[in-house]
Amino acid sequence: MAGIKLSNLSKQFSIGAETIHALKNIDLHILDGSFTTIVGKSGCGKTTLLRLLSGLEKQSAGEIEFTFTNNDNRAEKRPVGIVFQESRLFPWLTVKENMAFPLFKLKNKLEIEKTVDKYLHIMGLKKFKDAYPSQISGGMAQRTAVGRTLCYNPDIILMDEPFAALDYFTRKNLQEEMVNIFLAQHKTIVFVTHNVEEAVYLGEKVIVFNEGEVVMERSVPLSYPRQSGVEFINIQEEILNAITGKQTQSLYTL
Ligand SMILES: Nc1ncnc2c1ncn2[C@@H]1O[C@H](COP(=O)(O)OP(=O)(O)OP(=O)(O)O)[C@@H](O)[C@H]1O
Repeated sequence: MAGIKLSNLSKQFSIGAETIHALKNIDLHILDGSFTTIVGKSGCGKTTLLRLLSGLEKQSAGEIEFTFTNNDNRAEKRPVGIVFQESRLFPWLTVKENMAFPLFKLKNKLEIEKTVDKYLHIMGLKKFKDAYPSQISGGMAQRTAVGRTLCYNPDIILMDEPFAALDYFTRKNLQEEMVNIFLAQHKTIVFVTHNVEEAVYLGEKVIVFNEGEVVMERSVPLSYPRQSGVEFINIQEEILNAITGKQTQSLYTL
């Protein structure tokens, strides 16, 4: 298990003579075993943050600290696993082989088989375990990608708009599955989305970014599984206002 502490984190990019301040002095504490969603307009720095957390990109300034809990006695630390918007499966491997891929270092074939079997079952993919990525739907491919990350068993799961390209029903279904996985395993999840409803449905805390800065940290004190009721809609509106910078009178007040 692990949490994340960000102190004064900044990232700049240069495009010609222009300097883009993608992230500006971010201070955040993502708690061990928490589900955090990050929302904001296009270009506000969400993906950049995940790329820094996953080590794909180096920060310009500031610190990223992974805080491992004391009772974590795993010999090998696996801080981060990431799921992207596209599934990024290997086309020459089957669903089952794609999911087993992160376990290639393990010697114990039975252990690999057991782990993959468990997540094939959880992700509803048993029937398609021998299919190749070209033979399955976008939703199934994304399930495989989530299953592959879970097989890897990282302390922290980063998800970059993983369901954005899926149809409404498949997205709803996978959102429910993420909640079930979170409730069963209590891994630290950081989930980036454009969709405010998705952010409120999933997150224990919603963090709103605007132009590279954190403009709101909103706890969602609703139990899972969440229904769209008055409080849900009020929180959604509050977040929408923080994103747009507008102050509108809520249609639904408690
Ligand atoms: N490799 C790069 N080189 C130059 N600029 C970059 C690079 N990556 C990101 N940026 C810039 O940093 C800013 C933040 O980009 P980022 O992709 O993090 O935004 P985002 O919130 O994830 O957007 P979206 O929701 O559209 O994916 C943008 O202005 C973008 O143009």
